[in-house]
Amino acid sequence: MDVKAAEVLELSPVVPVVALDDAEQAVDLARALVRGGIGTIEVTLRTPAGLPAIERIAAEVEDIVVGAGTITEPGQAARAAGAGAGYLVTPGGTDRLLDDLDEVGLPYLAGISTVSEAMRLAERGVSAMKFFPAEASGGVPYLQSLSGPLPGLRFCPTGGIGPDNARDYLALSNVGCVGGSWITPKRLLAAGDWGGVEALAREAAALR
Ligand SMILES: O=C(O)C(=O)C[C@H](O)[C@H](O)COP(=O)(O)O
Repeated sequence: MDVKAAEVLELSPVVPVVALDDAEQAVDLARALVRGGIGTIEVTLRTPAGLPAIERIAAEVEDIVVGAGTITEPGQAARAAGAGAGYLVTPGGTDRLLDDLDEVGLPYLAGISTVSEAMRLAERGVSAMKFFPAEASGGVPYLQSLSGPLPGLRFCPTGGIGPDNARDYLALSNVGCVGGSWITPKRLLAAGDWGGVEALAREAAALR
């Protein structure tokens, strides 16, 4: 499935973020999310299982767009694209990294946590971005403050978001989706509890 950058924000109200230890779990996990009504998953490159997990999901699971997360260095974007990622996510952006993302050509959500970082991305023609780490950087009031001076920008906040505060973010006019690891907790992954993941996905899908 092909997506454009701004469309990444529309894939799902909640983007599950996962660091997998075992790529063998990727397909079962993605299918559980789909059954729960979630149309995307961000598999981070924090673990060696990340790239092979992306490859497996892209090849074997329909109805889900798999993104590659924690892109922090030039070169990773091309490898994620080669594995079949539909979009890329970074926690922040240096000029070198952003140039690399532009070269690869996949839609991306680059992380910002200051007004100037958001403006620098906007200067590059990017209007959809990630706000990270959301809670630690000022949370809902901070994002709300950005909507006045930067009305053309939309955000996917992640970091410290869960079932208790996701709705507050999703209610903001400049928020398209929220990201977080709460839908795929380590204890459910360790137990292979796909029914548990499906239930959390269903609750998350109903948040908006
Ligand atoms: O490294 C990246 O590119 C990321 O995507 C960061 C993650 O979105 C957050 O680390 C999720 O934060 P929690 O939901 O608080 O666990």
